[in-house]
Order: sequence, then C-alpha cells, then structure tokens
Amino acid sequence: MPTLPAGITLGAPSPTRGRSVLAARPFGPGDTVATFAGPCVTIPETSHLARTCSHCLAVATAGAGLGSALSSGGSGSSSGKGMRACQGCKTSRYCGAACQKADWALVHGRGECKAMRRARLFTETVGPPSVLPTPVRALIQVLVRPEMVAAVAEMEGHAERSRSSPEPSNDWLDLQLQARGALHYVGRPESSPKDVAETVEIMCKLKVNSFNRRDVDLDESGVYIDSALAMINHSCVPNAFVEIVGRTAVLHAYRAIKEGEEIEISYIETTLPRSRRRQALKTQYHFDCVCPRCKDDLNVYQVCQRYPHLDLNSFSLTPDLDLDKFRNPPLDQLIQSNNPLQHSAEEIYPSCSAPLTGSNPSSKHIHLRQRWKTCAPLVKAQAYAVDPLTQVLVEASIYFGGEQVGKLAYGLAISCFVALRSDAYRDPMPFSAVRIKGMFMIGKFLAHTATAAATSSTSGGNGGRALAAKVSQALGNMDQLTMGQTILKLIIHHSAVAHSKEWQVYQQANDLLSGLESLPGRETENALVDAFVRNPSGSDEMAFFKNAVLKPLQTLAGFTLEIMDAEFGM
Ligand SMILES: C[S@@+](CC[C@H](N)C(=O)[O-])C[C@H]1O[C@@H](n2cnc3c(N)ncnc32)[C@H](O)[C@@H]1O
Repeated sequence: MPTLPAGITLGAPSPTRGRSVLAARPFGPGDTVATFAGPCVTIPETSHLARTCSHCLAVATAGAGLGSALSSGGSGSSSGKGMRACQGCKTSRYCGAACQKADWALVHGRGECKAMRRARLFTETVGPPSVLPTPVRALIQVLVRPEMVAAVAEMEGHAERSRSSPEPSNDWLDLQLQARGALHYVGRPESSPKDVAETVEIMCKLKVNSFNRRDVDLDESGVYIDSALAMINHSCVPNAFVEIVGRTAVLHAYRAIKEGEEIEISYIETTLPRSRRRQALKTQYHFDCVCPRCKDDLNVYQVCQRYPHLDLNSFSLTPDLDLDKFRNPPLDQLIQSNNPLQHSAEEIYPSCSAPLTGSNPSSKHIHLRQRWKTCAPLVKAQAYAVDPLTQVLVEASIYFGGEQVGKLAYGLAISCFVALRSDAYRDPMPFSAVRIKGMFMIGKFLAHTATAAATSSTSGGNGGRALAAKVSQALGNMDQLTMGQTILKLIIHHSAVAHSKEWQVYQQANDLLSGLESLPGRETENALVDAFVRNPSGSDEMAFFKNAVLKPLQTLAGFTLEIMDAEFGM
C-alpha cells in the first residue's frame, strides 16, 4: 500500500468503488489537502517532447504574449529552443544539466534511454525516425524500474472489462501490440505469453490511473501517475481538484470538506452533457457514475444552485451574482431535468464540439457560423452556461483574438460575456482554474486593446462596420489599463487561495501586472487599484470597482449577441 501524504487517510474499501481516500482533518475552500511529489510516471506527450523538459516538464519559450492564451495550439516554440537533447536517444530533451542529471539517475539511465534509442534505430530502418506513442513511453518508464512495477501492481486496472468491452471502445489488440513493442524495446524481445499478459495488465492500470496534464492554454501536455493519488475516486460534483505543476501534484479542496469525508475529484470535464460523461467514464474507467449530477441529470445551473460558498463571489467579476441571482439564474425556460433544453444540448453537442484548432480562419468562420445556428435553441433560452453554447462562444473569442483575424475588441467583448454569463455558473468558485484563466484572457485582451487599434478590419457590410465602430467607441471611453490591472490583481489573489506560485497563469499574470504598473503617469490609478484590493468592501473602493471595472465589462459583454449575429448569423 502506498504511503499517503499528510492530509488524507485511507477509507474502507467498497464493493462498488474499491479503495477510497478520506480527509484527515477539515479543509476550507481552496485549502491544500495534500501534496504528492514522487510520481511513478511523469512524461510529456510524444507530440510535445521536443519542446518540454522530460524531467521538470517546463515548456520551452512559452511566453506571456496574447497568442499563447488565444491560440488553442499555444505558442510555445515547436522547435524546443533552449532545450538540450539527450545524446544517447536523441529523443528526451532537458531544460538544463541539472534536470538531465536528475532524470538520468531516476529513470533515463536505468533503461529508458536505451529503449528509446532502440526504438529510434528501428524506425530509422523503415522511414524517418519516429518516437514511440505516449502510452508506450509511460509503460517503458515502469518496466525499467522493478519498484514501479510493484507500485503499479496495486492499482485498479479492469483488465478483464477492458478485454471484453464492446466495439468500438475495445482497444485490447492495441494494448497487446503496445505491450509487445515496449517489451521489445526494453530488451526483452523473447517474452513469454505470460510476460505479455502481465505487461498488458500494467498498461490497463496506467490507463485507469493516468492524470492527463493537457492544458492547451499553457501548451502543457503529458501523463502523471502517482500511486497515492490513484486511490481517489470520482464525482461529477467533486469536493476537490488536482493541480499538477512540474513533477508535483497538489490536491486542493473545492469546497469545505469535513474530517472523515471522502475526497472526490472529477476525472473528466464536469460540464459535458450526461451522455458524454457516461461514455468517457465507461470507456476509460469502466464504471457508471451515480453522483447527483448524473443521477438526476442536473444541468450546470441546477448544480450551481446547490453549491455552498457562493458568497466567495463577492470578490470576483460577479459580485452582483448574489445568492439570489445564483439561485435564480436569468434563464428563459424553467430549469428542470429532462426538459427540452437538456435534450437540445445533448442532441446538438456532437456537431459543435470538435476543436477548431488547426483550421484556417475562413474554415473556422464557416464552422462557427454553422455552430452558432445549431445552438439557436440554447441562445433563445439564454442558457449561455450550457455546453456546447459556452464552447462556441469561447471558440469565437479565440477566433477574433487570433492574429489573422485580429478583431481584438470583439474577442474581448465575448470573453467578458463568457466570464459573466457562463463561467460563473459552470464553476461557482472564483478560484477555479477555468474562472482564473477566463479572467486572464480578459486581462491580456485589455493590455492589447489599450495599446492597439481595437479592430483591424470590419465585415458584414454597413451594419458590421457600424457595430465595429460602436464597440470601438465604447472601448475608447474606458480606462482599459485600470480594468486590466484590477483583473490581474483578482487573478493573483485567487491564485494564491488555491494554486501554487509555480502555476504558469499566476506567474504570467504577475509579469503582465508589473508591466502595467510601471507605465509612467499612472500613480493615481495604481493607488486606486491597490486600495480596492486592500479593502474590497469599503464603500469608496466598491464604487471604484463598480464604475471603473464592472460596468465597463458589462457594457462590453452586452455587445456579444450582436457581434455573434453580425458575424455568424444567417
Ligand atoms: C483511479 S482509480 C480510483 C481508486 C480505486 N477505487 C481503487 O481502488 O484503486 C479509478 C477506479 O476507481 C473506481 N471508481 C472511481 N470513482 C468511482 C465512482 N464514482 N463510482 C464507482 N467506481 C468508481 C473505478 O473502478 C475506477 O476505474
């Protein structure tokens, strides 16, 4: 049994859920529950190997520029500039000598380097050298260390369910091929059927217990597996969440947790429609979720209504969403389970959910037009926090902020709308990563619109030009730097509540804020922002926040439906 870090204890095993983890003492929202620093496996995805340090997982040249937050592919250098390649396998990269040395002692020098070199040489015989897929590399990291084989052996793997799962989710053959490949590359080509079967079992365990580190905004990717973290069960209404920074995973409370209460995290995106969540949980984790969100098919508004601590929003971009407004969201239809709205969302989800990454601006525009039309029932019901409508709005904001389109004012308006009308309901705690990243997007947009022409081009005939002029004029009347600065301060406050100081968003927000604060001639504005952060409930300070930040944000958000209709309407 793995040693558990302070903060958590082991629960009694359940016949339906297996092992579980309990809180060793009470925790408040945002608190650190436990820290995990000795993972079994932590690797970048194969597609990110060239630009990610294989030991500390730092990403090369990920800048704080607008592009890194707005382009869903991220802007980290794809060449891995600044990373040194291992001269043995020519595959793993490191940010410096210290990481290379540490990784060599930990795993690379214990057989991983040789295995990767064999794989490279083999692929060279049949074409350009290629790198092994991520799951095979994860498996190799285990196979070359007997102590990790033992640690993984204790994990849940559902090998039998995996073997007998119906098509098309049955990947048993792939698992066998991958296991044979890994055994070959670690120097055990003559493995017996028993060895192969045991290796497939390890693969199944890695699959069930892997944390995906993928974060397109930060250009992070990879797999993280820790044997203590692997004992935490799932709920679509979790009371905790995991943040992974480098080689460390930190478990935070999402809401207050009592001593002895089971800790539950979400393995998947909780805001997906129920059928999607069920499919994801069944395919990868082999269970049916019976949490309240799944049991009663609650939508995001219903879940939000039941969350405690909604008052934490008094220091956020939605202080006006008092308990009453959270509990009675401005929807055009009664929110009930199994109502037509819920069915619409389920039905239209598949045609609106594929990421638009990689498409050129004109094909993105065509897709967004189709998706905006498809989402009409949700727009009509004002169900802006329900997927796929939120996703379409986020994609539209990214589209307008992209270099080739460059309609920053439109992108800004839509991100304000998402922060105020979607994210606050989808993720009611203001320290959630989604909320903070949404605010960061607004902060970055503002830093740019304050210094650049608000819109570089217009479309949609006279109506489109008039709208662009209207948005541009509204923006011109706002103190965008003060708005941006205050938002960055909120980000820094909430990051400190529930994230680590190594979190990239925290660091980038700090950098951007220092830049804005050092601009000449802004002493008065700097003092006002500082006074608000020191005493947010003071009447002068509150009035400042309302007039200088909230009202302008609401004005910008108010253009969103007009922008969407002008750009993507029929
Ligand atoms: C990462 S492990 C969690 C720890 C696991 N209970 C164990 O004993 O190792 C994931 C597995 O736990 C079980 N599990 C997690 N959450 C569950 C839930 N809400 N309901 C039923 N089973 C759950 C499933 O078997 C799933 O494949």
